[in-house]
Amino acid sequence: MSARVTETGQKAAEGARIHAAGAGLRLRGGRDVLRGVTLEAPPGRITAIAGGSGAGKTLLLETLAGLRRPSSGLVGHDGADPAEAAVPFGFVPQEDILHRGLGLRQSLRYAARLRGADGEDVDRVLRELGLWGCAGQSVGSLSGGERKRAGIAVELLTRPRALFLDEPTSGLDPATGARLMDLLGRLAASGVTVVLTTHSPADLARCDRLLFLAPDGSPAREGTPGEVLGHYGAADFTEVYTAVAEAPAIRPAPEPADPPAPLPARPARRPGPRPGPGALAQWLLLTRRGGELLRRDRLSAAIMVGSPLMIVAMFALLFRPGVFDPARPVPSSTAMVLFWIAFGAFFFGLAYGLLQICAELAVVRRERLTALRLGPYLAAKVTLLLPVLAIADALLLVVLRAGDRLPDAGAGVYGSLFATSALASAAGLALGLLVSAAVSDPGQAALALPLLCFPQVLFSGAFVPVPLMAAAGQWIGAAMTNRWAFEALGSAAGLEELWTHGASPLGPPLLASYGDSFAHAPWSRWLILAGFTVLFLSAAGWMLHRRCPTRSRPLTGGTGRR
Ligand SMILES: Nc1ncnc2c1ncn2[C@@H]1O[C@H](COP(=O)(O)OP(=O)(O)OP(=O)(O)O)[C@@H](O)[C@H]1O
Repeated sequence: MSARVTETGQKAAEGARIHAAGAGLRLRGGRDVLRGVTLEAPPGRITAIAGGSGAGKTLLLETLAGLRRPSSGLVGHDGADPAEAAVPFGFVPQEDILHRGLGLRQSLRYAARLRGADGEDVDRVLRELGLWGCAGQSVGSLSGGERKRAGIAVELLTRPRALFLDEPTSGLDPATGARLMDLLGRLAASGVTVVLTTHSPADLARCDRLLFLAPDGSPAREGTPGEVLGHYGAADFTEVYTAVAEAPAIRPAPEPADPPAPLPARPARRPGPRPGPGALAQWLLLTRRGGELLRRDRLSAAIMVGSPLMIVAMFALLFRPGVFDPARPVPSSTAMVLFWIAFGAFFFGLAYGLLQICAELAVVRRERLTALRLGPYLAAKVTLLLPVLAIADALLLVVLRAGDRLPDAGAGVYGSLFATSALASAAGLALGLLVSAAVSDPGQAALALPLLCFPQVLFSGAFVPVPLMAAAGQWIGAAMTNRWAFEALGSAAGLEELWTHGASPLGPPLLASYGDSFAHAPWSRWLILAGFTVLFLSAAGWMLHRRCPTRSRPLTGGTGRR
């Protein structure tokens, strides 16, 4: 494996010079997590950032990569601002940056196309990283060490000039960790600048340069492994960890009143990152990848398809037939049938959307650094999921009509009922995507589900008609998509007519309590539902934009939850 890395294309790599001068990072609350860090990571060498837990290693790595803008001091790539230098670099976070549900080769192919690389690049990195033998396996079935190498393989697709890795050997047994460090050593020998964080004393001994961070985020000691050991008079790096944790940090020189002078830019301009595919190509690619993920994740696909079917069956059993029959209508049941159609459509949209982004945020963050555009990304989610939802909505209407739980009406009425359901699903899906983009993990998304559903039930205007709500309730109801869907369904199904002229004496008083809820043309409610959908999708895009840095827009200070 060793020779392969150097023998193949990486030989041509000319490493970037990564530099920090007095870099500091202040979190939003005013806490300084990095203080006056000065560091030179030379090309063709491995530079390690070490220090106790919470010392700021990951934040420093992100700052050095240009993903975070330092609050003070400078970071340079080849002597220039990282955004301007546009040095092609790879960043391997601790989390997996490949979908576990896809095959390794397949996953790398999608990653390659998004990065403007091709199938030959995929074969090259599979060979270079010794992954050829498991290329057909799903990423989720790879061992810890293979998955780490797969994460590096993604980054090598575009032949980076610098590679940043956050704890690449964590969770690996010593022998596998040592092999991974050998691999990185060979990569560095081929010219690439390698910067990594680690907790492992064994890793540190294999690096060319070390920076130990003190617990307060200031530099404790920088130098070669021998120099650092010598400075502390330590026999091994475990002793250095103890000494750094106990000794007062070497305070960086006070910051000058004027910001440090910009680093001298190198005159020669090397090739920047490869351009990714355009918006349309990305949308197609991401839709295909999403479809593939769904196809391979049989259990999730079965739950996605099975749950609406179950609800359809339950609805058919819950209501008795003929409630819409003008000769013997049951007005309260007609309102309930329509409410549950609206809520079912919303609920499935919401449930489908909720796990979509948070479960793959690490992948999105990484791909955003290459070429991923948020518009095509969100559009691909909608393209994939909305048809499934629309089929479930249509099925619900067909089954309810076949069982005589909906009015005996023509295609126009059913077209309206379907359009309303589909729009209610779209709004639910968009809200689910928004929440999924805002939370940190699937657990939080699951907790949000009741929080999002209760107001949609209570303030829908079905159980407590809008005219009978308190003023505040009416305002809240206006923000609930379910209210507008319910009103559109009531209007399309002709509830006013049925309740006024149907044979039930309960119809007119019920209509009086609902006021003009069903008096408006359905299309006026469709516009509102479409407006909510666009609003939620835009907000989801904005949320992702904030959370996922790009080369030209690094996070500022300590913003941006991981
Ligand atoms: N986005 C953020 N917002 C607020 N605080 C943060 C953020 N990111 C990190 N921190 C805090 O900054 C400090 C340094 O975090 P960092 O992840 O860099 O530490 P670390 O040295 O990599 O730790 P470990 O070795 O345990 O991974 C920690 O106290 C952490 O809680």
